[in-house]
Amino acid sequence: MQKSPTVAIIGGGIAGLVSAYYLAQKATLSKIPHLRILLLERSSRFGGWIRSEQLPTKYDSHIFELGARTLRLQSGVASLSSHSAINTLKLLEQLNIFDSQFCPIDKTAPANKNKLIYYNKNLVNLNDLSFIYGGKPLRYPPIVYGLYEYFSQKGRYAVQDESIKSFIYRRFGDVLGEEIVEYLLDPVLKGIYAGSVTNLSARSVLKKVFDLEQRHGSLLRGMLKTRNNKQKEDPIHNLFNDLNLKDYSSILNKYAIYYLKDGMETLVKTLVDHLKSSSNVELISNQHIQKIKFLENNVEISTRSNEIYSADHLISAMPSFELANLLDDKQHEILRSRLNQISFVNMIVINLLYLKENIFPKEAFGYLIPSREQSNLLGVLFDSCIRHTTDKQKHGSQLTVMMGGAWYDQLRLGQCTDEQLLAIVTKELKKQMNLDEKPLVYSIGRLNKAIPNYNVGHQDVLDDIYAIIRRDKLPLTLVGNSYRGVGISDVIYDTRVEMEYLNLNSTIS
Ligand SMILES: C=Cc1c2[nH]c(c1C)Cc1[nH]c(c(CCC(=O)O)c1C)Cc1[nH]c(c(C)c1CCC(=O)O)Cc1[nH]c(c(C)c1C=C)C2
Repeated sequence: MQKSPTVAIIGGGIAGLVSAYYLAQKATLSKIPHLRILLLERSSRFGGWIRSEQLPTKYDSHIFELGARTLRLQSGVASLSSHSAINTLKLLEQLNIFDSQFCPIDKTAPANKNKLIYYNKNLVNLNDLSFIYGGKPLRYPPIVYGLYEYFSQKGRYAVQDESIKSFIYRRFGDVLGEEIVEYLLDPVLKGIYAGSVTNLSARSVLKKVFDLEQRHGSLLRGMLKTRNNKQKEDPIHNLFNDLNLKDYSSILNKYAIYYLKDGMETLVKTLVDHLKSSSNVELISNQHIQKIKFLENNVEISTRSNEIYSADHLISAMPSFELANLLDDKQHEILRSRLNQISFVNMIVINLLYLKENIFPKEAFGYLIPSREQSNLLGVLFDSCIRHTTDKQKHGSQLTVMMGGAWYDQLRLGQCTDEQLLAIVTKELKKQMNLDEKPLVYSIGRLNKAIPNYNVGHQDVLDDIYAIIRRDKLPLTLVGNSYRGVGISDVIYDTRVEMEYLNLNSTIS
């Protein structure tokens, strides 16, 4: 009997699960129903950093999220394509959890409008840094920064890549640049990558903005010239017929972000249930992979428990550094070294529930702390405000403190005990929010190497990686947040694109 063609997916986080989902769909549509899809996960559970813990009823079943807690409906600084948001909505519909789980946040709600920064003992709205707060922390209205950038001839040259700090200083000069970096980009990039403006790449992180500036000599000029060109800016917008922005216009016009009623892990659990019922997908947990070998006609995956899986194609949905460790050091020396060049930061995520109601100085999404304020925290999320629709009936107030990121080692957070971390948090929350309460319950998550930082040269590293895969004809596809986007919807959409481009016929011939 002929062996079924097999695609192996390594890594059971969201990227691995949606790889299996889209691949199974594609196999059916491409009339390859006998395709075997094997998903191998190291631990006993699926979902990676997406993890939701529902507290007992005595704590009103509040939900603690370890990782992401909201999904965006609008494309933003960090997003890959405007279609990634509606692709996730479609997925929720296909999995039949849209009606029961989708909790949108109105564009006009405080949890969307009020993204704050901690500045000089105050919480200031990021949207009106130079207006409401008496001209501080930004000294001038936005038009001044815009006009300077538009007319400045200085720093108008081609750049392969540079740090975000250097990009802003080049375009806005040292004086205006310093303000924009310290009070806008430093905190905002903490709130996305937990990363530093001196390392993060302008080309990879501010992709659209950097491209516009390089093409038009000025970022504002580029924005004005292309403002009616939205669709042309998005080269892959037509790839999927089922993603029609018009179908979702009522949602997209009204809402900005959303959360899932029972937590983000609902998406993972529903995907797992769906995949378990698919005849051609096998989900195998507790498989600690030790080695990956690319042979002439197949890929061999061996595990610590001496199991050997053979596949025609491999999809790596693990972080880049983990994949690097599994490859043969002699045969794939350069590929390993490039994969290892993608850096990751450690995070500490502390969920806290307080007995007292309305502990927040202002209804908001939360606040970020510029490095200049010298805090041990990166930012604080106001979960009770974010989850207002469902949590308003619940007692108490809930927030999440984020620590670490690019500053994890410098602050020696790895050496702190839980008690020490809690003491730091209590002191900082007292200072920043005037919060003098002890939490009823808390949970401390230590997320090692959780968020990739696309540092200067990231695109060159990716180009090298893709070139090696092509040159050596490796049957390998890379998905996950290590490469092309860190948001959940971007990872899901990017994975769908990769599965669409995967040529199953050549893979299995
Ligand atoms: C303080 C640390 C962090 C906070 N959130 C994250 C970290 C590291 C993680 C994160 N936040 C965003 C993304 C992008 C993906 C996505 O939403 O799809 C990730 C991985 C989104 C985001 N959060 C904030 C901003 C300005 C953005 C970008 C939105 C856009 O692209 O339009 C603000 C923000 N993040 C945190 C806080 C406390 C905060 C604001 C006050 C926490």
